[in-house]
Amino acid sequence: MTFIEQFKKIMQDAMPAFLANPFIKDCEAGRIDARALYTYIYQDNIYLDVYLPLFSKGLDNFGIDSESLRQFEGDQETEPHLMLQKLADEKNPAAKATITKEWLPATTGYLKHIQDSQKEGDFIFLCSLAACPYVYGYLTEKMIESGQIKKGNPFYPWFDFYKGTDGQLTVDFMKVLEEEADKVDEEMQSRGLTAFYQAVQFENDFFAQSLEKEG
Ligand SMILES: Cc1ncc(C[n+]2csc(CCO)c2C)c(N)n1
Repeated sequence: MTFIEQFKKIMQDAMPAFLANPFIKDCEAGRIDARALYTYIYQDNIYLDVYLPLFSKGLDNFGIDSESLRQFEGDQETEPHLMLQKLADEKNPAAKATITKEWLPATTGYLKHIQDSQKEGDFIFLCSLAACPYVYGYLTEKMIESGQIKKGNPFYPWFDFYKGTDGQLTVDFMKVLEEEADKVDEEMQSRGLTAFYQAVQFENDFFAQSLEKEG
């Protein structure tokens, strides 16, 4: 298996956990939990404020220059957030006032994981950054392909926005990962896969935490 095939395998193995995630199950059922959506958007803005500059740095380390990257940095995911916000606004705008303004555990944990990976070196750092585009591209593509998310589902536009691991950014990213994996030893490759695996788990926890009520 190539290095990237091993990424794919990790994601395939994680799919049942994503599909059992209450946030994803709500999407599948077309159920709109306004508070969960406002919480997700709020936490995602915190996450992106830290993630996007790191992402940019991680790609710069390997000379990956991508137009879609600059676009992502520019708009901070405004479009998909607006899609979810519209659903929440239509359902129950009052829920917005009830969300927590704290940094939730998966937000903090995920960002710490990426920062710790950065300290381990450029290759491990890149592997930890890869889950963000890969998980969203893969999960949304598979759920549309399988009919779990159909046209007419209120979340369809959000899934459609992200679907595909074949976008230029992800393609460039994976190509560099494959090339760099060839230059490091087996131990480093295995640490890279672990860093990716852990980031994938954080992606799942990140969705789930939006529905968890405050302690
Ligand atoms: C927790 C979390 N994970 C992934 C994304 C999706 N996303 C954010 S930036 C980007 C492109 C570069 O990776 C993508 C696909 C998100 N919004 N929030």
